Amino acid sequence: MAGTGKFFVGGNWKCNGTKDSISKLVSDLNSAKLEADVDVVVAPPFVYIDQVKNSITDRIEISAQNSWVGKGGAFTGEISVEQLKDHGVKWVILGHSERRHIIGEKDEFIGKKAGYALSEGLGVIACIGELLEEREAGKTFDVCFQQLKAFADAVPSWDNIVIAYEPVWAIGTGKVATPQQAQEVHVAVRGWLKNNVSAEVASKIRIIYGGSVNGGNCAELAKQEDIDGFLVGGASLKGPEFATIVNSAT
Ligand SMILES: O=C(COP(=O)(O)O)NO
Repeated sequence: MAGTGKFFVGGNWKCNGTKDSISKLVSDLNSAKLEADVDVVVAPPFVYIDQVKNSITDRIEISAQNSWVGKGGAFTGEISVEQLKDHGVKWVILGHSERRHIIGEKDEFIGKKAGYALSEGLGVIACIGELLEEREAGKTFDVCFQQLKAFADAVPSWDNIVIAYEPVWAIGTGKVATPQQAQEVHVAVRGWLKNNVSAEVASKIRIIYGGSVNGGNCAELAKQEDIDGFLVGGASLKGPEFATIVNSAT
């Protein structure tokens, strides 16, 4: 574990849940004992943010899974940063691979979204990661650095950013990166930040791993010097398992 800040674990609930299932999940999270030195956020679908915000322990902050690139207005279907803040949201996940490769969001657009969210006071969980074919072609670092640069070109500062390295081939597949694979990329990301932003940002920023993290593999990943936490998908829908993952990140 590097970085000088707290550790950080996010639960990305994606497009999952019902009022009843989320009520049970929140109840399980409220009764879980969570390590004090881990920042914990959960990212419900937009329509359940109020339900979660009004029922979850204040030990856990709320993240959105996306936000609009600027002020609200005639942008059908979008949710603005101002509206998220109005509902007590503190973080937003941006650049998730599902929005890059399913929705088609491009690096520059994602960077601008991050710049606007940060300028309006939200924290940003900035997602990067390569496709399997990019890894097999030896382009992992090139892809991640290109995605990092798009954030760097648009953000006002790095103070309220957590970087999530999520290899696309590990997301939702059960094929978790090995601790060595993840550590290698985290070191490269921290090195890129040192060379292109500052040594201070590189040492302080949390770089978290996502992609098939579960209660069985989190401990080995957490031992890696440059893995500062996790961004968890499927396993975050199970309260006790998510708590196990949170408590491994110390
Ligand atoms: O997309 C992910 C990871 O999902 P899984 O844990 O289900 O692989 N985090 O944002």
